[in-house]
Amino acid sequence: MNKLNRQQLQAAGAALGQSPDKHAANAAAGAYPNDAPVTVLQIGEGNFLRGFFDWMVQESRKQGLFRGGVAVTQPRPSGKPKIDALNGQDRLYTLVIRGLDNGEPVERRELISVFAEAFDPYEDWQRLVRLAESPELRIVVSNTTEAGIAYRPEALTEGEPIVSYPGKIAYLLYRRYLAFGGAADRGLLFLPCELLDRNGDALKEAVLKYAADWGLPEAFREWVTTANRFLNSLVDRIVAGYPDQEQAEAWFAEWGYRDDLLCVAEPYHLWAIEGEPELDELLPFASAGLNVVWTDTLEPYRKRKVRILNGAHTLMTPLGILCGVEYVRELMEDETLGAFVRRTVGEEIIPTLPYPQDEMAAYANEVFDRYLNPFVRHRLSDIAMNSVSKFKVRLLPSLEHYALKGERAPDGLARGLAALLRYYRVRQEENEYRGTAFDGRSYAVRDDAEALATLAAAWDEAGRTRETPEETAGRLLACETLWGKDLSQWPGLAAQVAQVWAEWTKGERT
Ligand SMILES: NC(=O)c1ccc[n+]([C@@H]2O[C@H](COP(=O)([O-])OP(=O)(O)OC[C@H]3O[C@@H](n4cnc5c(N)ncnc54)[C@H](O)[C@@H]3O)[C@@H](O)[C@H]2O)c1
Ligand SMILES: O=P(O)(O)OC[C@@H](O)[C@@H](O)[C@H](O)[C@H](O)CO
Repeated sequence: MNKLNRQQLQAAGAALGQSPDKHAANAAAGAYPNDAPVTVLQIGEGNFLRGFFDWMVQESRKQGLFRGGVAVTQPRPSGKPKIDALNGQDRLYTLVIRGLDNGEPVERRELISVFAEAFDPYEDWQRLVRLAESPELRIVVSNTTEAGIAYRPEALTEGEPIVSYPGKIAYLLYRRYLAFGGAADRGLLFLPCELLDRNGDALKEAVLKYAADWGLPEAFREWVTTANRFLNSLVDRIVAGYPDQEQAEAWFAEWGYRDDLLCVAEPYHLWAIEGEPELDELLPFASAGLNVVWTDTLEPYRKRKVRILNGAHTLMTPLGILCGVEYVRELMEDETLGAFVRRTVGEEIIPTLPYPQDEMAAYANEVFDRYLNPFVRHRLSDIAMNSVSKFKVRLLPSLEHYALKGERAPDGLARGLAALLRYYRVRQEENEYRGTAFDGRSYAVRDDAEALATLAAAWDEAGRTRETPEETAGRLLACETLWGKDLSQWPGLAAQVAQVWAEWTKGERT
C-alpha cells in the first residue's frame, strides 16, 4: 500500500470541490497553493501542534481566511525522524477528530496540507536564518514541552545552529533586526503553546537573557520588546497522537494509504490568548468559527484548566499505573478509581479555586466526559512523563491551599501524593529507572535525570536505614529540589502519606 502523498490530497480535494481542476481541488481541501509565501514558522513537529494549531490553519484556509503556509522544524536534533517522515509523504498527514461533539458522536478525517516546508535546522541552519529574514514571515508558533523554554547558557558561534529554542529565537530575531535595519513594523508575533504559566513572557525573558549573554546591542534588545509580540496563551485539546496499531491498520485499509504521522484528537478545543481581538486579522481563527478567545484575563482559563483537567490527569496517573490500568477512560470507568478522581476534583480541588463553584463543577463534568471519550485512547504512561514537575504546577497549589490555612491535606489529594511517591520508588537498571506496580510488574519512569536520581537515592536510603514509613515519607517530602519547598513541614502530611501506604500494603487500593 502506498504512503500518503499529494495525489491522495488532490483526489480528496476533487471529491470535495466536485472539480477535476487542480487549483479548485486544492482550495477545497485547504491545500497549500504552491506560490503562497511562508508566513508561519513552527518550532515543534509533535502531535499537539499537528492536532491543534495546524488543524486551525487548515480550517481557516479552507474558508479563504488565512493565506500562506507553515514551515516546520524540530526543536531538538532527536526530532528529525518525524521531519523526515513528513517529507517522505509530501508534508501531508491525516488528522482524525473523534469523540462526542455536543453529545453527538463525530469522526472526521482531515488531510492536513499546511506545511510548505519541513526541514532539520541542525542540518540546514542557513535555511532557518533565511526564513527569519523573510519579509513574509509574521508568526512563530511553538510547542517544545515545558522543558523547551528553559534558559540554559550556550555559546553563540556564527554559522552554527543554536541548540535551545529561546536561544534560536534570540539569534534569528537578531538576524531579522539586521536584515530590516531595526524597522518597527518587521517584528513577529510569537505564540508559544507550552503549558507554562505566562508562556509568552517566559519566552521573551529567556530570549533577552541570551541576547544579553551574547552581548547583542541594547538597541536590538529594545526592538525585541517593542516591535515583537510574545503572547501568553492557554491551549486545551486532548491530542492522543498515533492510535493503536490495530485501529491504524483498519483505517489504512479503508483509506487506501499508510500514514506514519496519523494523529487522533478530540473535537473539543479551546485556545485562550491574551491579546486584543484585532489580532484575529493576522490569526483569523475566531473568524473561522474556531473556539479561540481573545482575552485580557488569561488567569481564570489557565487556573481552571491546569488545576482541574491537568490536575486530575496527574492525580490519576501514578495510582492508575500502580494498579495496572493503561488508559484514562478505563480508569474513569473503574468504579473505585473513577469515583476517587471525581470526588477529589469536586470536593477538594474545586473549592480551592477563587471562581464561581457551579461554573467550575460544570467545567469538571465536561472534562470527565472528555476523559470518557470512547474514541481517544489516552495512555496513562504518556501522561506520566515528568510527573514531578507536573505535580508541582497542577496539584501542589491545591494541597498548599489547605496547608496555608494550617489544615491537614484532604484525603484524595493526600492519596494522590502518596501514589506519586510510591510510583517513584525506582531503581536504576541500565539506562532507565524502573518502578514496581502493586502486582509486581515493572514499569519504566521517564522524568528529569536529577529528579529520578534524587528519588531513587531517597528510597534506597530509606530501605537501608530501617526507618518507619512516616520517616521515609518525611524524607521524600523534605526534598526541596523536587517540590520547590519543604513539604515535610506541612501539618500531618508525612503521617497521612504513610497511612495510605499502609492501607495499600494491606491490599486496599483507594
Ligand atoms: N497532547 C496533548 O493532549 C496536549 C494538550 C495540550 C498541551 N500539550 C502540551 O504538549 C506537550 C507534549 O507535546 P505533544 O503531545 O505534542 O508530544 P510529542 O512527544 O508528540 O511532542 C513533543 C515535542 O516537544 C519537543 N521536546 C520535547 N522535549 C523537549 C526539550 N527538552 N526541549 C525542546 N523541545 C522538546 C519534541 O521534540 C516535540 O517536538 C506537553 O508538554 C504539553 O505542554 C499537549
Ligand atoms: O501533555 P502533557 O504531557 O503535559 O500532559 C498530559 C495531559 O494532562 C495533557 O496533555 C492534557 O491532555 C492536555 O493539556 C489537554 O488540553
